[in-house]
Amino acid sequence: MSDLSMSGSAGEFARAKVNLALHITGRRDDGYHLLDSLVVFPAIGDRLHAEAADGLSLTITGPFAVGLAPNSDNLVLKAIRSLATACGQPEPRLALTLEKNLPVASGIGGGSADAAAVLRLARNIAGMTLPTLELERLALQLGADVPVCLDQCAVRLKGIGESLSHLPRLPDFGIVLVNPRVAVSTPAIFKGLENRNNSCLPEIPAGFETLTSLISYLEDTRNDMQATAERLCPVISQVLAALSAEPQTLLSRMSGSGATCFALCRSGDEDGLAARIQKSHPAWWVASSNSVT
Ligand SMILES: C[C@](O)(CO)[C@H](O)COP(=O)(O)OP(=O)(O)OC[C@H]1O[C@@H](n2ccc(N)nc2=O)[C@H](O)[C@@H]1O
Ligand SMILES: Nc1ncnc2c1ncn2[C@@H]1O[C@H](COP(=O)(O)OP(=O)(O)OP(=O)(O)O)[C@@H](O)[C@H]1O
Repeated sequence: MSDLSMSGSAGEFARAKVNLALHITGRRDDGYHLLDSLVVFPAIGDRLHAEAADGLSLTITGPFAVGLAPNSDNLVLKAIRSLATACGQPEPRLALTLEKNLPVASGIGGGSADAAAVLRLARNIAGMTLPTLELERLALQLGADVPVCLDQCAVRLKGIGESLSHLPRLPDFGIVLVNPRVAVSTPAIFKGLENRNNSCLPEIPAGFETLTSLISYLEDTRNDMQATAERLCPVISQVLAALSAEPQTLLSRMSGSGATCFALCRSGDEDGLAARIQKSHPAWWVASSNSVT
């Protein structure tokens, strides 16, 4: 079972997930936290490629391949194996290649994006499709961030990640992502939170007509994981200071559980802003995009 369309191969782009706002509004009995978050997907990400082969394999290339084993713990293999089991199919015979461009354990859901990418890619394999609700359930079992990565479009995310609702069309903007190359453990930040019962997001307007209206909305929101992450990983404060010092930055904040932070700017300003941050901090990972879904 490896009929990846007519050509026997297929590819998927696994975009980074950015939490523009992330409020922690409570905790379930099983310990998982309830979130209220605005999530977007810039055109910065990993690339997944699949070729028909004799068996299932995973090769990892790219700048962040080091330190990420291509073994059965990898979310790409976990996702394709869980899908095959759910579909009552044998393991698909695929040579998978993951070009790992996103830093690992960095608050932008790289592993979740990869898992979602392989689930999308499997649509090209006979017998490997599930009804949408079952696919979303399987995605959530792989990780709280996997369901939102399936469609890669701007949404409001609630619950632990299973409740997704579309946002009004967002205005054009540029985004710069900066990671100080320090891995941050998501469970450690959740565990270190001092307050788990914060307000939900302010009411979302019918439309964000201008970038100014989006920024002014976001200014009334927060990332409730940021203070804990800055305490446990102080370099995050340096990243935020560097981003907010740039005159073109309209808003800067941390994404997810960190350490990646972002700056929003006018579309067209993102490459210059990114270049200046990279020049002053050559050791940091910096990426920019003005195409955000
Ligand atoms: C913080 C976010 O990045 C915001 O988008 C996500 O909620 C994290 O999602 P994720 O990395 O896919 O998380 P998972 O791999 O499912 O969970 C890792 C660990 O984080 C904690 N966790 C995760 C999600 C959530 N809503 N509440 C939690 O408390 C749990 O201890 C869990 O064992
Ligand atoms: N394909 C993958 N890419 C990245 N990490 C993976 C992958 N497969 C498994 N992992 C493991 O998942 C853990 C979380 O990695 P990931 O890069 O998804 O974190 P993150 O960006 O902080 O995610 P989130 O924002 O959803 O919390 C890492 O410890 C890593 O070892």
